[in-house]
Amino acid sequence: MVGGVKQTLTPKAIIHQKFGANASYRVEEVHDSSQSSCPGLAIPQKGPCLYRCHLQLPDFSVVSNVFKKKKDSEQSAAELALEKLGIRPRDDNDITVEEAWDDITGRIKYTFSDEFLSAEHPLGAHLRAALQRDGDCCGSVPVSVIATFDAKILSRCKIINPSVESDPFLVNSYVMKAAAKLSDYIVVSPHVASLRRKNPYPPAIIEALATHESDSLESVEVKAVHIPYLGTEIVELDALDISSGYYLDIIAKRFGLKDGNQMMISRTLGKASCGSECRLYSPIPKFKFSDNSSEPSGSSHEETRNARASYICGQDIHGDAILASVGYRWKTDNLDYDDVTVKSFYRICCGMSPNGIYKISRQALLAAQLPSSFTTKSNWRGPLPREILCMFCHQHRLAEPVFSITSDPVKLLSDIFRSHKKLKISGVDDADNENSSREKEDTTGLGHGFRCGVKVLTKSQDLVLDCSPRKLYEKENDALQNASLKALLWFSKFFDDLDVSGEELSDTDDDQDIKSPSTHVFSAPPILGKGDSSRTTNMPPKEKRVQSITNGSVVSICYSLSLAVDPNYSSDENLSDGESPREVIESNEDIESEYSTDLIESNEGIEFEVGTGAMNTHIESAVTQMTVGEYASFSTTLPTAAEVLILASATDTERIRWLLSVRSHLDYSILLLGVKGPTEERMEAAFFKPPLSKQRVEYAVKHIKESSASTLADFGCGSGSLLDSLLDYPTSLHTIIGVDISPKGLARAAKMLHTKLNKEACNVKSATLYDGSILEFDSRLHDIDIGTCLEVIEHMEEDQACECGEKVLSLFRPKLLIVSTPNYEYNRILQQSTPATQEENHPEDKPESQLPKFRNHDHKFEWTREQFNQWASKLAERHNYSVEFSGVGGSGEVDPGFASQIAVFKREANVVENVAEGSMQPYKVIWEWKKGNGDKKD
Ligand SMILES: C[S@@+](CC[C@H](N)C(=O)[O-])C[C@H]1O[C@@H](n2cnc3c(N)ncnc32)[C@H](O)[C@@H]1O
Ligand SMILES: [Mg+2]
Repeated sequence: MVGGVKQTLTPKAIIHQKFGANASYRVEEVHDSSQSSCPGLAIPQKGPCLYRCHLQLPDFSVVSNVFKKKKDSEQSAAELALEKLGIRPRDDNDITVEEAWDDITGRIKYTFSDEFLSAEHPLGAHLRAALQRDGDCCGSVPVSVIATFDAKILSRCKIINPSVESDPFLVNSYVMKAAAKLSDYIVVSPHVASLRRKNPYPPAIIEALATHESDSLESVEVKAVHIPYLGTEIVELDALDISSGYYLDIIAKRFGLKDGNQMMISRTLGKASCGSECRLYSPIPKFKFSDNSSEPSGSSHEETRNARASYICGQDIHGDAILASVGYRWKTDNLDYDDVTVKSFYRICCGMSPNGIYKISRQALLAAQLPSSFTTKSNWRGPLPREILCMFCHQHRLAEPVFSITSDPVKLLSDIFRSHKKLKISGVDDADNENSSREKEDTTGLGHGFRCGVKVLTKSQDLVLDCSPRKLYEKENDALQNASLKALLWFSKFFDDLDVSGEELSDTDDDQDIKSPSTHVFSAPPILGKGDSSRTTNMPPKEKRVQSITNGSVVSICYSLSLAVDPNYSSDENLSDGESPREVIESNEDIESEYSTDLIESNEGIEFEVGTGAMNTHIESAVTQMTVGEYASFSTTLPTAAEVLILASATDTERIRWLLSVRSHLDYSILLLGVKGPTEERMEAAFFKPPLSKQRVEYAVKHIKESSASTLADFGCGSGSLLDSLLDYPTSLHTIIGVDISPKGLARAAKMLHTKLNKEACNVKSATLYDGSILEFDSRLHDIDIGTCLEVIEHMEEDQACECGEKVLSLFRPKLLIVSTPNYEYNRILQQSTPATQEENHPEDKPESQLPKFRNHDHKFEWTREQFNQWASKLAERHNYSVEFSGVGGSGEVDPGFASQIAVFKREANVVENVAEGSMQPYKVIWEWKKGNGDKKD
């Protein structure tokens, strides 16, 4: 299980509190050879790295166990140290309500102590500033300051009542209530919401402070943003002169209030663009003084609620609000401040939605969007879904998502199936495939893989969402990321975003996968833009061409988006009732002469995967029709949601608002820089069930089973997928050999064989893996019964492939040789975006020049049926073999034939000349196994 509910200090944090820099951690890497390698393997192996942590404290040291993650080893060491010290980490949840009240009272008392007045804590700076306040206010500290800046008080209030999370007034009222118990010491002014020390500070302390005093500020103007509570009024830029007194008093004056005691301060809203803390300031609503204010604010004051401000901070805010970045930091009395602009406000708004969290990180606000599917880790750009979901929950004050991963029961056969698949995916042939996030097809009924569910709960443990996709994934991480993405897509529908079109969400699959209580704990955010719903999205005004770039390809583009006013924007459909086209034309002409287009967003190179919805639909559909190097431009009208995004990306808010008001449109310019085709393995898996790779292996296995062969050599065995499958069936084979030039592939093959041969009873008496090229002859492989060479020749240069054929048939002279290679003619089917049957396919629709040439970037050539037949027939003839043609994937009867073409060569002569034993042995034994002896080489 990942994620948790309890908010506690970690062991490391406690150690830090106690020892600070006197605790030193040293993490060492531990290589666990027993776990990783395979005995006898002659290739140096790097096993999974584990970590052990040494923690040195002033009086003793501890050493942790080994862990997969560094940080786990550190936490474990800290935990051991705490145990030694006899400290049990105190859990906030262990504290009783009564203790919480006592803590609050104690802390308030301490805050007003002589000692604290010189504290380096930001609250200390407030206390000192309060002593400089004018008149009545001198020495009084606004309650909200204590409620906001003493994090411990806030955490204690949460114990008393968890709803303080969303209701900051409640914290204020608790602080006042606790302070009221200190009547000998503190004066509580309930109607002005401030606290003050009853007895003045000793003069000596005040004098000492003089040296502490802040530098006097010259007039300092800070930009802030005014957010009216009335949704009809726009969010505007404001300015604060923070040089003339206590900053809360200054902000209060913007609201026409007497002083800062009547101000509320929100939690921090991230660090905007400026780096310092950004918060919302708003007046304490009048009703809070008249209410019995220990009750949470109810719905009775809905009319004064500031929906936009409440939305971005997740707390109830009433009346107008100011978003500003002003405050004290540790160790200084100087104010820390930064400008906050309207753009910052919209950026914060954007960052509230799953789509926004994703986009913000990409700086591609309008162009990129949260993809609607997670295919492979290597194709995914930006933070991974799980990360985004955690950020989203944090943003919305929800508990950390709780993941539960189950792996389906391991049956023998499914185990085999899985190990086979795993090897295939990570085949040396294409390293990219390691991250393939293919769903596990369950057609075999074997049902093995990982399933992940995720629950999102509120901090008070109410269920918001229970998402438990039924799909199985081969990898745990894929299951996790897919579940996270599904949850994010569900949340997305609450946001007026450009992302996720409705279709994906109404998918019946998802309906069954996702449960959410009917009384939604999660509701739609307020309308942030103007909300003119008559603006709809138009398709790029271009004739529709056929998609030439396949789903799964990763394209890289350079683009720019501009806001422009179209002088011909008078087509009647775009006019609302009562407006005359003429007026519009006139006003547009005006604009034309004065203004050019405004660049909103541009990117010199951005990559995305086609078919996952990672880019806004206009860009994606245009790009998939382009060829590399081609430039395209088109315009679209503005979807409503785009307004917020545009305001979040453009600096000149006023001008942008004006442009938006005069029916502007978006101009897109796109240059297609490059395309990387989807990987062969993914393509094959998408089109064929079982995947083509599995069909090839099955084809060979069938032939081998039917023969009465006792020796087999797999030329170019890679990770050993064929040898692996062979061991699942009883065969007459007693000697199996694998040859390859890739150490990575051979090492994988060795591990697989090691596990399998030592586990299962089979006829095999000896297994050997050689590091060697099949372009070289090794006499130990002479006159074997069967040779296989699956998907190997196309990885050599064409002339080498011919040479290889000659070598194998003339020197190795197997009785039977099975060779498979891609059928080039079939590529146009594979390269379509969606699988189709051969009959339905109309490849002539496509400009062939735009298709990736081969199925895999490592292929040096791919042959048509004709080329393959020629090569194989001539070869067979020269060496006295017969040859038959076949294939897998699709049909041999219909054009363009099988997806993978196969030639089966049979040696005509029964007896072959002997090659002197030991005469030519260039191959290096990498790993060897003999029945009874186990793995021999060491
Ligand atoms: C696409 S993989 C096929 C692996 C395996 N036959 C299968 O079907 O899963 C191609 C393999 O051929 C190997 N190969 C390429 N040239 C070779 C050569 N000259 N001698 C031996 N192996 C070679 C590569 O290292 C790689 O493992
Ligand atoms: Mg290949």
